[in-house]
Amino acid sequence: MERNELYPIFLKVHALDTLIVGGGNVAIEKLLFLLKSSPNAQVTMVAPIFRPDIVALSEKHGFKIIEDVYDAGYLVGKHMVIATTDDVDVNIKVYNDCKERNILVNVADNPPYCDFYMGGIVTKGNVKVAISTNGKSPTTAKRLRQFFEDVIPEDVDELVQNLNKYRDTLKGNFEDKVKQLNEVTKNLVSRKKIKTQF
Ligand SMILES: C[C@@]1(CC(=O)O)c2cc3[nH]c(cc4nc(cc5[nH]c(cc(n2)[C@H]1CCC(=O)O)[C@@](C)(CC(=O)O)[C@@H]5CCC(=O)O)C(CC(=O)O)=C4CCC(=O)O)c(CCC(=O)O)c3CC(=O)O
Ligand SMILES: NC(=O)C1=CN([C@@H]2O[C@H](COP(=O)(O)OP(=O)(O)OC[C@H]3O[C@@H](n4cnc5c(N)ncnc54)[C@H](O)[C@@H]3O)[C@@H](O)[C@H]2O)C=CC1
Repeated sequence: MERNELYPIFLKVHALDTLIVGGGNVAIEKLLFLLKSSPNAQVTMVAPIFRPDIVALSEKHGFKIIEDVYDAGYLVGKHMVIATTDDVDVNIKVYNDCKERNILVNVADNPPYCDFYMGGIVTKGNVKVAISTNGKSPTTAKRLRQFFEDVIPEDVDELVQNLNKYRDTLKGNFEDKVKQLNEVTKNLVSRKKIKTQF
């Protein structure tokens, strides 16, 4: 079997500055998935022409859109960049400019030019599951997202909240706490389905 060697992390995108280059179909797709998961994401967009729905979203969510062609000056202060223009050379320039500045970059339609991929995302309260197919089949990522949205119980967040409270009541050293938490949760996972109640 081929391996997926990507390392998933969960970014606090409300505390990081993200630039989206381009304002068309791909830009709105990436923007919507970002905002769906992280409504307070700090986003700036730059493009000469924006889809009207992007303009409306920028007003609703309060992010900045800049009507201009891409220039490396727009990278100042950015931690992460997503390039979505319909000009391959512009996207590759964005990639190279970011590499020079150690900024994480994703060229949405060009996997070799991605430091990271956007994943399929399932969110149930505090629980979040991210899915990647190593860039091989975004459609599979979407289908798996739908599958996990269905099988992960809605009340999984109650479990998290209860265990969080229980965790705060535990005394003793780290090892004792781990033991007690493992003991109380040992029956939660059966082979067939995820349980949310003790
Ligand atoms: C590499 C990656 C880079 C990145 O964008 O980060 C990438 C690249 C490309 N996407 C393409 C197409 C499509 N993308 C989707 C959907 C999603 N794409 C997403 C992620 C990623 N897409 C990253 C890899 C993720 C991984 O590792 O699996 C998801 C998961 C998350 C998100 O977009 O935020 C989101 C589903 C979210 C959800 O529903 O939950 C659909 C399906 C649909 O829309 O129904 C199609 C059409 C069908 C098809 O082609 O499969 C093409 C082909 C372009 C062409 O043909 O020219 C490329 C370029 C290429 O592969 O070369
Ligand atoms: N639409 C889709 O679902 C898919 C698109 N693609 C590819 O992704 C790329 C983008 O597609 P779309 O979003 O549909 O294109 P689009 O035409 O809707 O959007 C392109 C955007 O890039 C902007 N742009 C052009 N030059 C720029 C520059 N120098 N600086 C900043 N912004 C600039 C334009 O103003 C526009 O907002 C294309 O190469 C397309 O072939 C690939 C797969 C699916």
